[in-house]
Order: sequence, then structure tokens, then C-alpha cells
Amino acid sequence: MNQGTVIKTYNSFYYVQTSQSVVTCTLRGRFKQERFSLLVGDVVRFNHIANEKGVIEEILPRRSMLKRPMVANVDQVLLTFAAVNPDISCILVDRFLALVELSGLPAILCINKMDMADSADIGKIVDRYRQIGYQVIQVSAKQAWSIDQLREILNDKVTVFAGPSGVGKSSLLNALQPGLTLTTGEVSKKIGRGRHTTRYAELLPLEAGGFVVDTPGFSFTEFTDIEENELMRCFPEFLPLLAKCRFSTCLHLKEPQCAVKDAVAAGSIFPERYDAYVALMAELRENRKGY
Ligand SMILES: Nc1nc2c(ncn2[C@@H]2O[C@H](COP(=O)(O)OP(=O)(O)OP(=O)(O)O)[C@@H](O)[C@H]2O)c(=O)[nH]1
Ligand SMILES: [Zn+2]
Repeated sequence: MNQGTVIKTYNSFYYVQTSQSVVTCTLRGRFKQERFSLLVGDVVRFNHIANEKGVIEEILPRRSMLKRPMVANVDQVLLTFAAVNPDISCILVDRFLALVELSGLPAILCINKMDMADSADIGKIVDRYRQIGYQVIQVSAKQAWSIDQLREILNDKVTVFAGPSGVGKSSLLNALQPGLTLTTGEVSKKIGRGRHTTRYAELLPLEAGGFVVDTPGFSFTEFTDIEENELMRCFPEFLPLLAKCRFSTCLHLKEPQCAVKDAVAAGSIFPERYDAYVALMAELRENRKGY
């Protein structure tokens, strides 16, 4: 049997990337009876029934599942910001990071447009996030700075590109591999839909192995499905302190003898990060009121 990764689904057809080609597959009937939903990112085994056509017989166990968008086996999220234009905003970085933490996937911070940056200013930001424990890379899509380093990070992994609009995500993809965002556009053409009308996530295969998740309308922007007492877990530097608060139900806001607030006062947690936590908590409570 052949093996490959589902890179796109459309009308019960599954486009499966193998090491050689993309095979258009249908799903063996018994999966439909089980109401199993096969996702982009799933690794499958299939039988060829004709040239470039196949039937999926087996779905390999999932390593992970991202909910929005629904993609299986994502390994990491590359959060891209621009050093300038639009200027990096740490509150926005903290917000995106918290959302990635909530998904349970590792986040890598990528700061683009370094060719236009004041490197001392950006250096401070980079140091902060490295101290917290995040991997941070500084790149320029325009000047092709550190694109090799980025390529190495993506190698053999399934990576979601996220970040605000205009930070250069498309430019980075293009610097990584010219034409990358057009690769599966060919598939779209065959089935009569333009790439830009695609509403579902698809995987873009990297030449060196691995995939980038192309996610039209993808957000990582809204806090829903999160309880107040879960937010603290989205701040990894809080984790070692949580058991040390006086109250086991401590939300680290107004409570006395709070180990998190003590750490902020002692300088071992960045005050900006704590402020981001408080701001996100307020937002979460505001969203709740809407229900
Ligand atoms: N100076 C400089 N400009 C860049 C760099 N990368 C991208 N840009 C410019 O930034 C603008 C936005 O780039 P895009 O690649 O379209 O950004 P995007 O993140 O894909 O934007 P959305 O499609 O809105 O999500 C364009 O004018 C690019 O030419 C860079 O490394 N340096
Ligand atoms: Zn506390």
C-alpha cells in the first residue's frame, strides 16, 4: 500500500501527497459509516485504482489536532511579526502566544523586516521572549536574511504560519520557496475553483520535506472556549509558581499571597507579561458577558 499526507479535501475527494505525486483519493465506505472525519494533515495508506487515483484504506494515528482551522498533525506554529511597518506590538505578541499555548502546540516567534529595524530596540524584545523560553528568529524576506535558518526550522515539520496582516507572511513563503503558495493552486484549477476562494486549510509541500499550512481566514485571534482558570496556563513562565499561591483557586489578580504577583514584584516575571495576562483576562470576561 502507498502512504501519503492529505493536503486538501474537497467534496469527499482527498488529495494525498506522496513522495512522488498528488493522488486523488476517495475514502473506503466503512469510514463513512463510522462518521470518521478525515482531515487535512492526516497521514493515510491507500490503494491505487488508476493512475493518480486511489482509495484510502487506513488512517494513521494523529499526533495532534488543531481546531481552528481543523488540521491534523500540526507540529508547530510560526508566529510572524514585523519589526516595523506594522511595528511589533508586545501586547499583540503576548496575545498570539497565549492562543498558541492554548492550542497545545509549540510557538516559534519570527520577526521579519529586520532590514528596516532598529536592532537595539528589537534586541530587547527578542531577549525578553528568549528568557521566557521561546525560540525567536530575526529575518528579512526582502533581503533573504536568515531564510536558511527558517527553512531548517520548517524542515520535515507541519507548520502553521500565523500573525497579523501585512507582516510579510506571503513574502516569507515566497523567499523560502518561490511559487510555494501556488503549488496546490494547480489542484484547485483541476477541480474548478480558484485558490483565493478556498475556505479550507490546505498544506503546501516544501521541497525539503514538511508542509506549511495555508489558512485563509485563519485567526488565532479570538479567545473563546477558554475558562478563566485556564488562561494562566498560557503563560509558561507562570507554571512553576502556580502551586505556590496561598489559594489553590488563585487567578493572580486581587488575591493576597500570590506567587505570580510576588514574582512580578521581585522582577522574575516581566511586568509587561503580567499586564498582558490581566488584559486578556478582562477581555475574556467581557466576551463572556456577550453570551
Ligand atoms: N522592508 C521589508 N518589507 C517587507 C519584508 N517582507 C515583506 N515586506 C513588505 O511588506 C508588505 C506586506 O507583505 P506580505 O507578504 O503581503 O504580508 P502578509 O503577512 O502576507 O500580509 P497579509 O496577506 O495581509 O496577511 C509588502 O509590501 C512587502 O513587500 C521585509 O523583509 N522587509
Ligand atoms: Zn496567584
